[in-house]
Amino acid sequence: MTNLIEIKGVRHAYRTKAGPLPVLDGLDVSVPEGEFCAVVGPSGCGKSTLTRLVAGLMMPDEGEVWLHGERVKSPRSTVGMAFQNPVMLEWRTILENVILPLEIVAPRMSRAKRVERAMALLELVGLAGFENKRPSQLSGGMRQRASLCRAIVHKPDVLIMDEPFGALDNFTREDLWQTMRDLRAKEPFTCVLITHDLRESVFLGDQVVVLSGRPARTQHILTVDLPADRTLDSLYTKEAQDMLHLLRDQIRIAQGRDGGH
Ligand SMILES: Nc1ncnc2c1ncn2[C@@H]1O[C@H](COP(=O)(O)OP(=O)(O)OP(=O)(O)O)[C@@H](O)[C@H]1O
Repeated sequence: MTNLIEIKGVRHAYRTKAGPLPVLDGLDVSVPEGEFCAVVGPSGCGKSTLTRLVAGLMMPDEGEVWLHGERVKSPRSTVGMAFQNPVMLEWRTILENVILPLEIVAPRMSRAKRVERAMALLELVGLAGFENKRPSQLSGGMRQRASLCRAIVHKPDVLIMDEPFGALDNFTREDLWQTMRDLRAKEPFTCVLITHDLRESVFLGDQVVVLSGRPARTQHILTVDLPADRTLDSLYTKEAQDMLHLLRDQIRIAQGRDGGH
């Protein structure tokens, strides 16, 4: 399998008034095409910085980022992004919000084709019938579903999600995990998910990358050996519980505490 994302030996420091702030210090991550990579690590270790590098929004001081066999040197329209607080345009309907990336990336696509594509996605995430509502008329979970559709409507090479479910209550969050699972089965995409939720990383990830404390390096990579059609119950199996324990220990180590319980 070819790697869609290849991050090799990346080092980066932000220039601040107080001097350089080293944030990444030897980051190596490979994500094969179609895989879901969850990234966890202590708060402030550099996870969002990693997403900016993959999206081409900034260049690392050292090392390389490759996307689809091309060195990333500028912002990419082939990257879809979803964040904790989806920014939806209130003066547009949900349908018009989802269509927006197509207007920018595929200006020659007909209006009918855009609507067809957006409606198919809205249906997949359970929002059929809400396409003519305004963002404020939807719940937080529904807005996040719409934001997911918007992030993949133009079939990006990679979907980057930075804490997309962080602001939702537990039940809504678990619903969204299942939506993501079903969406991936019908509409495969490569994904990098930044999360603080270890259960989320195991439910959704094919691999979980644990970053060390700042400056972050790749501390541990866990291959999630659970079936693709995993259910919430899968999280209560011994395999999943063992993985969660291992990740918990790795986070303790990353936080500078020992791995004991
Ligand atoms: N543009 C910037 N200039 C200077 N420092 C920055 C900049 N962006 C981020 N930082 C700092 O770099 C460090 C890493 O930030 P980043 O947002 O990548 O971490 P994170 O792991 O995503 O954090 P969190 O888990 O809290 O969301 C933090 O200390 C942050 O304050």
